[in-house]
Amino acid sequence: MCSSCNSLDILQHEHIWGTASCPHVVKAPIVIAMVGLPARGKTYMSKKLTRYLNWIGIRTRVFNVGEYRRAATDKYRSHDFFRPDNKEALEIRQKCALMAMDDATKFLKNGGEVAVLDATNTTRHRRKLLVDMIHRENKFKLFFVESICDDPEIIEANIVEVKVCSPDYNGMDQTEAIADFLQRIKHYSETYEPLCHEHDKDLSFIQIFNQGERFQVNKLAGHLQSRVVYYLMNIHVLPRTIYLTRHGESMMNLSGRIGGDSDLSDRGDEYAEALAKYVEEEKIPDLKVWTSELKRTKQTGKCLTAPIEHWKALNEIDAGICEGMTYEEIQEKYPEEFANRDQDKFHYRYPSGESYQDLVARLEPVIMELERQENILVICHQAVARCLLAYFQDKTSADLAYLKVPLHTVIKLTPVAYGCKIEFVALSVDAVNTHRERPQHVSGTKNGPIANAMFPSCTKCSSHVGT
Ligand SMILES: O=P(O)(O)OC[C@H]1O[C@@](CO)(OP(=O)(O)O)[C@@H](O)[C@@H]1O
Repeated sequence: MCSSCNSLDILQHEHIWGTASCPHVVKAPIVIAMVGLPARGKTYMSKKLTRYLNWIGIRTRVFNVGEYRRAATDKYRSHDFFRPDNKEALEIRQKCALMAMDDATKFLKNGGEVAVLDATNTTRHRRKLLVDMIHRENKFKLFFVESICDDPEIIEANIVEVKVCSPDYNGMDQTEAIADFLQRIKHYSETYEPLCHEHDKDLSFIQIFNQGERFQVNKLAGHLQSRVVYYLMNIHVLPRTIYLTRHGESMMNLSGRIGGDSDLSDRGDEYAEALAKYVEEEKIPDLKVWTSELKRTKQTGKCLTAPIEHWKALNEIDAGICEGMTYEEIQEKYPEEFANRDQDKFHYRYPSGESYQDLVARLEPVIMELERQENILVICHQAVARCLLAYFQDKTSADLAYLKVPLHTVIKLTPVAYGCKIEFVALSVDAVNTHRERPQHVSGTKNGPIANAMFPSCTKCSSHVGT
């Protein structure tokens, strides 16, 4: 039954979690407006939240006012541009904020569901403009996310990590850039009016203190806002690594059969040993291991010494009536099903089984818990690993189902700046290739989240740059 509309024809539903794209729900697009002084992690949160919402199937896009400013003028290279008495600059900044709001509005009127306005929005005057334009004029819901941080170490780390490599300081000496940025923060502080109950009791907002030390939430309006709050309360910025691997080669992998619950092959056993050796060499502090409830992942973890938990949610995609068959047998016995899957692999649901879209919904609690964890090794399956990788790599739904996740390879994911560094470490144990290529006639980018094409990438970390 659909949790939003109680409809019984859940199989006809295109949505995940019965949220915004449920055909039985009146869509109320949302603008999430960031609030806070520079270097408080607003861009980090905007990007991460956007990646998460797109991954769960909600069309979300970031509108970064800093990008509009950079396109409008190059006078910002001195902190003087941000002085509260610089009238000319104030006008430019106001114009840029309006342009971003305007584009966000267009996006929401054209099928977008959530627009994230990544800007400082530090004055009541600016926030009133948002309320008038976004809420009163366009009837969109408005939710403020304020990041408040007074820990100088966190602020400095943020400046060094992301601000110095911002296009604002291209070619500038690092010490000079840091000094200028601190002055910029000072100018913003002079007029900063944090959200407060006295003035803002009618607004919906969350305030995040010192990167998650404490939270204050006001007037949550709706399911999506509570999911956003839940997500923001679960993420952390501590350094850590997520290790992702498929189980060792299984007997069914050897015979080209999908699904099932078979044992490892001899080479799969060898991989279990190689994996334990690799983990030992990595010397990972407080490592935890998660596997699925299927034999092949449990057997792959058998030589590890770290504590192991088994998650049913990590089990492989349920291939329904096709379980235990080879792709050739499926093509022969169910040619129409086979062709339908090739046509739209992400949405295709095996009769009596699951689709990749279902799998994303099943894995959502795993992602939430992964966000809470520190060093962790996840031993899972081809389809499951694709879904998890798509989350960390911000892949479209159409590309997700074709991501390459070879057997006997550890994928190392390390958060950097606004993104995630990814390394594929192939441990030298041979295995069959279980990857089926995307058919030539199917294109690769439909249906997925909308890329933030206007944001250039940082040359150091290949993530997008912020305000
Ligand atoms: O979605 P496709 O590309 O079929 O890949 C998923 C398939 O991968 C397999 C192997 O072919 O995973 P696994 O190795 O975990 O058993 C199948 O069980 C599963 O159905």
